[in-house]
Amino acid sequence: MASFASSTRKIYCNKMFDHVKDETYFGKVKINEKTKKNLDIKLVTNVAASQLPVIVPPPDQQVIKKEKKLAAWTSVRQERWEGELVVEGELPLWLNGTYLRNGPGQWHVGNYNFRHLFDGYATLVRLHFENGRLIMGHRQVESEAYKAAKSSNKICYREFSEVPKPDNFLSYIGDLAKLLSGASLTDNANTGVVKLGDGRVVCLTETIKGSIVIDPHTLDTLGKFEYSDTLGGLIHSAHPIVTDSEFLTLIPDLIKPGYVVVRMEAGSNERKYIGRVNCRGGPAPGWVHSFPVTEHYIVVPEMPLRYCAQNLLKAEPTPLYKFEWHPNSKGFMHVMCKASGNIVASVEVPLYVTFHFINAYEEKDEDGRVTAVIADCCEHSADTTILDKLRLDNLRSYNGKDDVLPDARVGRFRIPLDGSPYGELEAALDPNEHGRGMDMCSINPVYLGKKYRYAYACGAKRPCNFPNTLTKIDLFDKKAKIWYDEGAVPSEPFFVARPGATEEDDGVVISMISDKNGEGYALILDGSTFEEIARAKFPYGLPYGLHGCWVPKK
Ligand SMILES: CC(=O)/C=C/C=C(C)/C=C/C1=C(C)CCCC1(C)C
Ligand SMILES: CC(/C=C/C=O)=C\C=C\C=O
Ligand SMILES: [Fe+2]
Repeated sequence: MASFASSTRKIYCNKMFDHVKDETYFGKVKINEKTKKNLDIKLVTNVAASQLPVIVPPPDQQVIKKEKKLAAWTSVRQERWEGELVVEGELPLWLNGTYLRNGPGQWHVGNYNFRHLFDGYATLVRLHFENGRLIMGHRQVESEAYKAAKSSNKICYREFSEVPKPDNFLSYIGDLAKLLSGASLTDNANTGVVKLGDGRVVCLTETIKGSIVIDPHTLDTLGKFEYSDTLGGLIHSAHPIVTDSEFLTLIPDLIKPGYVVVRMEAGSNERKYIGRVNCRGGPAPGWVHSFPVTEHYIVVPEMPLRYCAQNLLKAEPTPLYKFEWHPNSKGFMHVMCKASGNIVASVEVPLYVTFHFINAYEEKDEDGRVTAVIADCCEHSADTTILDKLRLDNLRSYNGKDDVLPDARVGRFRIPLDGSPYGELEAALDPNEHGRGMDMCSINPVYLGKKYRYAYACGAKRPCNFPNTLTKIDLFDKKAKIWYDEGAVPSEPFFVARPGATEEDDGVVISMISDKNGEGYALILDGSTFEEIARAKFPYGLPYGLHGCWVPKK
């Protein structure tokens, strides 16, 4: 394999990576400072992984120790790495571009360990595909929260479940004021990454200030994405709907419970008001981690798992973190016309719990009139315990035997547009098809808002404590195809369509796998057969990541 034009770069390690201590990883080889001086090493990346120099330190200095433990729930071992991977199998030559994946990847500050999966500082991973070759890189997102933690060795902002410890009572009062203004909220953009219509790439989380522009080639943090409007708000959906022409999102209103629906045109930083939904139940809006759209409508979910102002103020995590379960407040689905902002349906639905909507579309009668909106999600059986299952203690202590993952399904809402007060929620296929596990979904983006047949997601092969399969769901035939590697944890299967494809599943599915030996690899499945077509081993296992995006080659 020919090597890339070689260039010398620095790879940084710092004190936060205290499990690395004075050891530094160079490509495949881990060496310590003393050895580095003795051998006068220059760090060269961008060479084929197979051609990386193998430097064997003297026996007394050998520090290579293989951890035979899943890397998914362990902090990333260094700040950054970049290099070419050896590909087993064949990458399609049409697959030219970059898959970026974001997620929490560092769960400690100094000796303090975070408790929840969602707390970790953002780690970006990049898989760059070019003419059958694959370059991998990872790097920490340089948010204010991450930089402050790094320089002061303590948590300085409010994360998903972690709160900075006040030094004294006076600073506690000051902290409350900072919470109300949003100053103490994190900007740790660890949930996802999106490519805007104008080409800018933005890492996101649920706090509005946690919108951070990055360079998809170098993974450099370029700066804050500043919304130039006066709409305000402190939090928004972690999953905006992003197309080549627009960015749609929901801003929950915790004061007058409801949601403001906004649109930002590609090329602009200004969100514009589309409309507002007032909540029908409960003291606060339901958590809107994501929401779906159809061609003409925006669907606003009002989940009985609601934000909770009191929990926001608490220093210690509550069982449901910043949320509360209000079954008596019921669950609702609202449908807003995208063009006018008018609400065309607002129905009560059975109780539900979801992080991720998969897609939605308009159901029509024989005359082409829209009679209902169908909205699909990864639904956790109206059971909030999934949040607790994502505590790091639970994830790390799994014995491989107990079957403790709560049941989940493809929850299909039918929201009638004829003024009926109720909507339906049922499983779109028998959940046993995918082992009653269902989350981290993607679709062919061409089918966004349209009637679609295929969804890709993580499912379960039981017993398990976390989704451990990749599954291709056929919503027409109500069947699932499964990929499984015993003891491994795969991340979100991300569908990339073949340019020029006419079939919905003509493309590839990309995922990153943490295997039971502590190692990791990129996996590429054929979208149609769901069979493996290639894999490429990482230099070491990476932490579990959440959501990604595709940046095609220009
Ligand atoms: C990683 C993921 O999926 C979710 C992350 C959620 C975060 C960081 C939520 C943060 C919040 C605060 C810091 C205070 C306000 C409430 C809330 C949006 C939950
Ligand atoms: C990883 C996850 C749920 C898995 C359970 O089935 C949810 C992630 C939510 C945030 O993006
Ligand atoms: Fe998410």
